[in-house]
Amino acid sequence: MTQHDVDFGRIEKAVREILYAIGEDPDRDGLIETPARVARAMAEQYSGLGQAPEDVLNKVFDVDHDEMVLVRDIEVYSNCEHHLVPFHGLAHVGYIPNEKGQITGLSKLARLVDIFARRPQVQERMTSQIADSLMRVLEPRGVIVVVEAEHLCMTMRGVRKPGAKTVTSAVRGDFRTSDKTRSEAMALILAGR
Ligand SMILES: Nc1nc2c(ncn2[C@@H]2O[C@H](COP(=O)(O)OP(=O)(O)OP(=O)(O)O)[C@@H](O)[C@H]2O)c(=O)[nH]1
Ligand SMILES: [Zn+2]
Repeated sequence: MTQHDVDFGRIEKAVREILYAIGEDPDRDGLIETPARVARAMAEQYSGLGQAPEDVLNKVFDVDHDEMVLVRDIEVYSNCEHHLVPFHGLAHVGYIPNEKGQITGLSKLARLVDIFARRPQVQERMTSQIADSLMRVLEPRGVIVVVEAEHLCMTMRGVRKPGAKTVTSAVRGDFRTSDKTRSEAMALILAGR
């Protein structure tokens, strides 16, 4: 599904229904354009459904570097698939290039995070999907992905525990087999906090 495949009319109709259902008047001044706005916002928030990792990891450079590359503190905004309420936080993505020194552009790691964040998600699956797609496309010696996020479904409603952070990690290849490599990455992720 690409952004163009999002059925805006259908979202608009559904949002009108929800507004009726909660006892609002969708035709009052302040709400009249809301269904269309929500449709546009949803098309953006769920645009990752129309994208594949290969779309962004397409440019691979051969560089003489076969040691760890880590981009940390990538802002991530997603929506939990249980409530369609946002969760947001930071993603840290690292990998060790293969012996051919194949690396990707740094911004591509952040774009990859967005592809999986802009879908109805659970944090655990998002974390593994980022790691697995990087392994598949870049064929590195290893990947580490750590995501720390606050779920609004746990803070503004439900159990109401503001500040609670959920931390998930996915380690593949060398990061899984070598404690030393994993510790080095974790130290870099935590450095300066
Ligand atoms: N594992 C996991 N759980 C999540 C994630 N996002 C939200 N949840 C949880 O999904 C669960 C859904 O639980 P349910 O009991 O079906 O829904 P609920 O009655 O709204 O639950 P409460 O949030 O406890 O009020 C809750 O415990 C949420 O905290 C996520 O990314 N990963
Ligand atoms: Zn939720």
